[in-house]
Amino acid sequence: MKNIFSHQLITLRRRKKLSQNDLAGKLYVSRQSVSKWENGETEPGIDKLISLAEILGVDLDFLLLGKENINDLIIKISNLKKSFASPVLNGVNLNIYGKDRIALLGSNGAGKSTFTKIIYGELTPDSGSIESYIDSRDALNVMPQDDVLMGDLTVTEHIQLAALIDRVYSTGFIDQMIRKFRLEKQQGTFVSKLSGGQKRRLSLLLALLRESKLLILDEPTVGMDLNSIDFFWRYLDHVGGCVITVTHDFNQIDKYFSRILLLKDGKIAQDVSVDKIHSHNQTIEQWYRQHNDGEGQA
Ligand SMILES: Nc1ncnc2c1ncn2[C@@H]1O[C@H](COP(=O)(O)OP(=O)(O)OP(=O)(O)O)[C@@H](O)[C@H]1O
Repeated sequence: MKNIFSHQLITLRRRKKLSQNDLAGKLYVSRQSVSKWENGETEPGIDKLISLAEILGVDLDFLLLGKENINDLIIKISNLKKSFASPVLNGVNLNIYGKDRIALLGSNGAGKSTFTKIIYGELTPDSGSIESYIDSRDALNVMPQDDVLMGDLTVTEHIQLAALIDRVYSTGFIDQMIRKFRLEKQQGTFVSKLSGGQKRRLSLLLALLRESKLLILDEPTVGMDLNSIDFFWRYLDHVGGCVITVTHDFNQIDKYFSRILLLKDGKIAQDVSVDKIHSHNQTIEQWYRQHNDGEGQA
């Protein structure tokens, strides 16, 4: 157990961007204690292990053994097929776990949006199955590729309406979200008059009003300015549950994801942890170019 735990601790601490000192402070122990755990010299007691799992946002099994807890399986996808004029998905198999941070990559037209739309129920597959172990009505939040917004409401009215539907309405909370997403100046503006990037920020805000077990984001940063993109990825880091993001934003994905899926030729051609890519001294962009030789040809 010791080696796996030490490795997990170092990996998960770095992923959370915590120094040994930061972690020690949160656990009320000395930095030397954390260092000894990471060197495999000593092990924390059970109370500290439980706190560690909480701080690092993982199950105890995952912290100790490096394995996803099968009880944490939220979606099992088997042999999924979908064709339009020609086949798009041609037998996709995938297990999705509650703590996954997935970047779904692939060329234009590879079928990423089709795949996510099937997961959140906007499209039906031709064949195959999706077993969901979460109550998708309450546990699923989606930010689709195209903003689905009501142009004749003001920003505030839109957020109020969505908050009522999501049963999270409170004026304090709505004000706070408007501030966080830097839409104060646009509060009274009709949604149809917002810029593309402002619409994207509003869509993201709406997708994050309530907590979810699964958050699906389809090219969320397209059209955002650099400040908004930075804000977006930082915010995402604090969102709980599983996140699946379709993105081409290679500047950021090294930091925020744990698992990379490559959709190619209608299948999940690659399913690999970010740590594994980094352990080969590759960035995700380099890895992607190596494995997706059809990139740019679609
Ligand atoms: N409703 C539809 N009717 C017909 N064809 C469709 C439909 N939706 C998608 N397609 C086709 O399915 C293929 C996959 O499209 P999809 O949008 O899933 O790809 P994608 O990987 O998300 O692409 P991008 O990176 O460009 O957003 C494309 O060839 C597209 O034209």
